[in-house]
Amino acid sequence: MAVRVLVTGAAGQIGYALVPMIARGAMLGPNQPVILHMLDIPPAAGALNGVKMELIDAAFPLLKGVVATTDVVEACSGVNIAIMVGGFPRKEGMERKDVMSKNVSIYKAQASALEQHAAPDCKVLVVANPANTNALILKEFAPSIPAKNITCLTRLDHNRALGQISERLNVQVSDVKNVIIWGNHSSTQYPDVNHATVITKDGEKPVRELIADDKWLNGEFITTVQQRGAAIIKARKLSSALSAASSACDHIHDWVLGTPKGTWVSMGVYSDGAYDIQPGLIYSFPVTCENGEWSIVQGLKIDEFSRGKMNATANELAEEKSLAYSCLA
Ligand SMILES: NC(=O)c1ccc[n+]([C@@H]2O[C@H](COP(=O)([O-])OP(=O)(O)OC[C@H]3O[C@@H](n4cnc5c(N)ncnc54)[C@H](O)[C@@H]3O)[C@@H](O)[C@H]2O)c1
Ligand SMILES: O=C(O)C[C@H](O)C(=O)O
Repeated sequence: MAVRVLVTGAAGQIGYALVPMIARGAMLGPNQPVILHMLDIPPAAGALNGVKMELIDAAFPLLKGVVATTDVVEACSGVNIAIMVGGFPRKEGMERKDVMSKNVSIYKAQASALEQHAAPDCKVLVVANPANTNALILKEFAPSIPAKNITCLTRLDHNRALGQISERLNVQVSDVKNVIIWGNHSSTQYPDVNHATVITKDGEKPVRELIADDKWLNGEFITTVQQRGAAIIKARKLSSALSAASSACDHIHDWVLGTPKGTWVSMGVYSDGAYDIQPGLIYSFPVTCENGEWSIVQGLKIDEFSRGKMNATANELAEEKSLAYSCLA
């Protein structure tokens, strides 16, 4: 049976990169038919229809239908997966929370449409910034959607961290695993390599041992990953799109189909107090996925340096939460 996948903001630049990936099977596998639901706002209706025309023209064998609409109820009806990209991107010189007032109100409004019209077990991924706080607002205004079904994208940061390690060691990115992004999809996020390894011909080796440069790992590596979104905006004059779309596919792919044995990924999920992170935030944790459910990797040793950084990004999320509520008041 076809899976119905909603992409909001589908006429935008991430949407344009993402919908063909979904239609080709990159998200749900090469044997899973899909029906795409694409939502955008009325001024973008013409462009949205153009994306629909291109999807038809591409003759994707897995694509069993396309709904292109500016009606949020029609867009949300019966969807099994919702990828929430709709909103405004930041421009050069802005922090992601600077788009807060414009974007959180969208998430409050769309929460009830999802709650009332999506399939009851719908899995939600929020991409639009500030991603963690938009996801939290969506969760709070859709109380009947189980909290475990609402997540935000930090897989892009996770993949960026893998990419930086692979470049530095000159190894295949697919041989690097188990980095962690803790916290907010913002410049306070903490990319942690303390448990990361590389598969070598002599077995799995710790990244710290192979790189043997703690100054780089505790300094430039962290700031490069934290600032990568800003670096892309500076270079492209537009925010990341192909890497964001590809990482969104990775996020849903692994959530639905599972993570490989011995490997974890980073997802922004509702905190249950794990690692002493206050409940009530959408915070990025290391997770494994099985049978369509994620679970936080437990019991990792946290040193003092990591603790400070994990708390700092949690504090920023708590501040964003109050700011979001003041924007909605
Ligand atoms: N979490 C991440 O890793 C990550 C990565 C890249 C970008 N982003 C964020 O994703 C969002 C989209 O980025 P983009 O580059 O595609 O932006 P874009 O401006 O190209 O596209 C956004 C689309 O959303 C639409 N939109 C606006 N309000 C809407 C609403 N109420 N309902 C439905 N659609 C609506 C716009 O018309 C536009 O077509 C931004 O907030 C950006 O900052 C997040
Ligand atoms: O940085 C941005 O504003 C876009 C996105 O969140 C990114 O990380 O590339």
